[in-house]
Amino acid sequence: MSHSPTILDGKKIADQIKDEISEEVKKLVASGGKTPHLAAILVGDDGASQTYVSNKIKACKRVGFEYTLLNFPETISESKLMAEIERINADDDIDGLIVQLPLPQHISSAEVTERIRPDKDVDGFTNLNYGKITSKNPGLMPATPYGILELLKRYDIEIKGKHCVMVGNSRTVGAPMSIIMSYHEYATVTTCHIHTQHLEKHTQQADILIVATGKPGLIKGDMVKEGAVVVDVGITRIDTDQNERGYYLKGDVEFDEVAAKASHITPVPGGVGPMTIASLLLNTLKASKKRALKRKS
Ligand SMILES: Nc1nc(=O)c2c([nH]1)NC[C@@H]1CN(c3ccc(C(=O)N[C@@H](CCC(=O)O)C(=O)O)cc3)C=[N+]21
Ligand SMILES: [Mg+2]
Repeated sequence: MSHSPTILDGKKIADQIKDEISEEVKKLVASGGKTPHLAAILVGDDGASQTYVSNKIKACKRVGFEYTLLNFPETISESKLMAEIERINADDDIDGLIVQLPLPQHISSAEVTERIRPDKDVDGFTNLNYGKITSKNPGLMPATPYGILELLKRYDIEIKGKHCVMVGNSRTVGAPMSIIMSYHEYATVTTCHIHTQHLEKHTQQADILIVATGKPGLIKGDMVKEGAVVVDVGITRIDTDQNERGYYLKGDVEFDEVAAKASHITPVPGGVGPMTIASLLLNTLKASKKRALKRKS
């Protein structure tokens, strides 16, 4: 039986969060506080990465943050990039630093990420913040998982005791999301990945299905249980000559088929992407306030 699901409107919720942050920044600055300042490093000229970073910069403008965008050529050496990170680490005005991934082949993303000062690591990608996910006092939480959780919470979706199936096991999304859903939210979690056998047997059991594989259209209607909550993290550009841009965006979920069964579903675009950016802003605000307190003491 076909019905209309509730659309989990990430764009709308992210806009609400930005309004809240904007208010807080105004109060902060009015009371003599420091304006939060985010720095973003982009290496190369990949179109999708440029779009994501420019969306992050737009979001900073919208909430009244300061921002610094550093765009280096594809050919930058790892040591030069490391030196730039050290410089930003030491810059007392900058509260948050992100290095947009992926990086070119000749640069180690793991080592570059690890060079960021953990208290400025607003992506939550360093080993320290990653480890602190399972702490009573978490550090900066990874932006995409944190954004997904906030989206589910703002739609009052019950997580405790539910079966959450995570498809994807990346360091940036799938792995930390699985941990957060079990450790903090008390879901029963199954993590599926590239070596999982009979994927559909697992996805069909999900009360909450979160998909982050980068394989467009992987999840079909018959792989989803009636009434499931479906979160699509995938965002792939598919070439087309049907529009000006020359591409359209497709998620990891075959939207129409799955929407016919789901109780709630995120769209692509307008779902998880904007929530990732909202989380990045929340982390930057948190990092900024913490650094301000440290300066005083
Ligand atoms: N250090 C780092 N941190 C990240 O957070 C990070 C990263 N590297 N590398 C790539 C992924 C991907 N990501 C997105 C951010 C915004 C949108 C976004 O704004 N999406 C819009 C549409 C964008 C479009 O038009 O292409 C939407 O879904 O509505 C999408 C994806 C952040 N990531
Ligand atoms: Mg300043």
